[in-house]
Amino acid sequence: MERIVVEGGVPLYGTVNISGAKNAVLPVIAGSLLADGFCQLNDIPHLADVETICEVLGFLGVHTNFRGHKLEIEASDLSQYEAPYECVRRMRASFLIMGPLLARMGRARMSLPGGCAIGSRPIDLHLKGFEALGADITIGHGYIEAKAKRLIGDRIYLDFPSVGATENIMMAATLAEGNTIIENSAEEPEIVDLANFLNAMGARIKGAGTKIVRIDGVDRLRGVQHTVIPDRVEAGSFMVAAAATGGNVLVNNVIEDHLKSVVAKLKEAGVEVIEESEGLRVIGPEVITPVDIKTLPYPGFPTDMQAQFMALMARSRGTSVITETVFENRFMHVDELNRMSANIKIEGHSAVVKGVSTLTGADVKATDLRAGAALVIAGLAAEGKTSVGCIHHIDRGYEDFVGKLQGLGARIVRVEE
Ligand SMILES: CC(=O)N[C@H]1[C@@H](OP(=O)(O)OP(=O)(O)OC[C@H]2O[C@@H](n3ccc(=O)[nH]c3=O)[C@H](O)[C@@H]2O)O[C@H](CO)[C@@H](O)[C@@H]1O
Ligand SMILES: C=C(OP(=O)(O)O)C(=O)O
Repeated sequence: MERIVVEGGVPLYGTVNISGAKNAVLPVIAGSLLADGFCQLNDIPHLADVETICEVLGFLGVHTNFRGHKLEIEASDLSQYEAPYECVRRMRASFLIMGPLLARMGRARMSLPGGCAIGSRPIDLHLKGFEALGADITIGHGYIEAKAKRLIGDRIYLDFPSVGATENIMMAATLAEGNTIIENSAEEPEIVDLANFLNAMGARIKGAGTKIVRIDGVDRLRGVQHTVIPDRVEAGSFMVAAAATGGNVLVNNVIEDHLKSVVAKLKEAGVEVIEESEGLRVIGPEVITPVDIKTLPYPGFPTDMQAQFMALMARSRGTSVITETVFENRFMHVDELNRMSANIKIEGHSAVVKGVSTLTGADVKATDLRAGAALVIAGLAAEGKTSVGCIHHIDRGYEDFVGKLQGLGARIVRVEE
């Protein structure tokens, strides 16, 4: 087991390159199962989650070849329709293969994903969509099985704009007979990226990135090349790290439009964010102004940036209120930040953060992916040494996090426990 050890108090300086987006890559890899042919995906980050989904593809008889940042997938030989518990337990996004399998094989059997550290995370909306498309769903012994000779397009209203449900239903509907309309769909940029990939394969999807997505079913999809979008959460995490340490960092390879809410909140906190030709330059202030934050579906402030912002607010001059509306239990990092002398109290769905002048290094534990990033950021800004455990969570979603921070001058290493 490894830990990340940070010696705090060094402002970050330099340039960091942002990798392809985890949350775009995973659905795109799932979507490649729809192709009766070979796909080449570019800018694929080396993440534990990418390895996991490639393993899942292996179980299905699909051949993958990951070299450099290129991933080749040959799904012509797709032969299995079942994903075992072991895969889905390790990564919820494995469930995204359900729609493609159902559409292509007429059958899919998956383990129920269960809860995780950030909440119960049901999949009822995915299933509601598959049922509307004519799938026969049975649940038992911890597994869900869906069957349909051929899916038939329908109108589906999502009670909440779920990212995963929008993606799963959109993928299933590409090969359905007739038209599907998803109402109240999620508008995240990763959904647009997935739709662009599927449309290049021959799908007919309109409206991705808006509240209504329309899909005209086609008979088959072909393999294509696709380059995934940059990771807006990784970019946001480095921006917050630069701000928290009072540094000056150019964050390269970003789509500024995807970062509007994060940039707006950084500016409110007194952080300078300057658009440059290669990316966004972030200059941390001497004094961090407290700002209130409420997480919302895109284009609102992302829940995946909530923990990192809390680490920034922990040292602000005043009190900020951070409200989590997307996940029911995404405050596991609060106790860990308090171990570093932060002063944060949870009141219902909000965390009241009273800024302190100094955070102090401590032994802490990453409880989930973004909690882990937040603790590293707090460690970078703290006095003394912070040692972060359970860093397998961080490896799920940040490519070479430690190496990139070292490149910005941070005193940070991975060590064996
Ligand atoms: C791999 C990936 O892209 N993960 C992202 C995706 O997760 P994911 O796709 O799981 O997130 P959703 O948008 O589906 O979940 C949002 C909310 O909807 C609820 N819900 C969801 C589905 C459902 O069938 N029923 C239901 O009630 C969830 O419990 C949660 O409270 O979007 C989240 C919200 O932006 C991000 O935090 C994750 O990083
Ligand atoms: C919650 C996240 O991811 P996942 O949906 O893969 O758990 C995340 O990226 O912060």
